[in-house]
Amino acid sequence: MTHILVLVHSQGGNCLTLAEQALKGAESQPGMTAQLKRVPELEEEEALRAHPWTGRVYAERIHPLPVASIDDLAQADGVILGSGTRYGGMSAAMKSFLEKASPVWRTNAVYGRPAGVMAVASTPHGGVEQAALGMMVQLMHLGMLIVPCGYATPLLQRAGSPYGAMAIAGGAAGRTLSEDDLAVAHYLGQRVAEVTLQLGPKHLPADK
Ligand SMILES: Cc1cc2nc3c(=O)[nH]c(=O)nc-3n(C[C@H](O)[C@H](O)[C@H](O)COP(=O)(O)O)c2cc1C
Repeated sequence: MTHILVLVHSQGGNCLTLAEQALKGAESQPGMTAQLKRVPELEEEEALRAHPWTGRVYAERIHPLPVASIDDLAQADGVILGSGTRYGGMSAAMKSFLEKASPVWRTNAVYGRPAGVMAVASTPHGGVEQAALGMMVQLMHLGMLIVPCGYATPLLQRAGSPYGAMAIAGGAAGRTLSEDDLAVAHYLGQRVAEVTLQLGPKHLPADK
């Protein structure tokens, strides 16, 4: 079976909700398996659980997720990354995970494989695009082929972004994800799965 890794860093659950939809979208394609994992946390467990806004969500929904290893990334046929926006970029936890993936870079383990990105910010111009584009750049260093959302479906006129599944939610304003936001994430999962299946099994280039 072909396999997609949905890899998320979420503290308040918004990116996780998008990731759950992307997972369903990927799994909707016959012949595709998918798994949702979180990147290792950089913050202290105790501090994450004690956070006044996000502690409960972290304890109930995020901590129970399996933690991804670099090997999970190496073995994936396709990848979908999701991160909350932190000071106008992806989270340090996501970036740290990707930086530790140098064995994947060295061995070309995901070279030429499809990847999509998701990001959530709490404010409309707070850097959600930069978070998504930053993840894309790192994926390109691994040789991955970016699968964007584009505008092939009218859904993208109402939510998301041509770059990927992006949304505004959380933070002090307490915005929640819309049904359209969820549908875009589902669509992205489906698209990454379709392209991954079209490419067929992995074929690793012998040399970089
Ligand atoms: C340390 C930190 C930095 C943040 N920086 C930004 C930011 O630059 N722009 C923004 O719009 N939101 C920012 N946020 C808000 C989050 O992006 C927002 O709450 C989002 O919903 C987080 O996704 P999550 O619920 O999956 O963790 C920040 C949150 C934290 C904790």
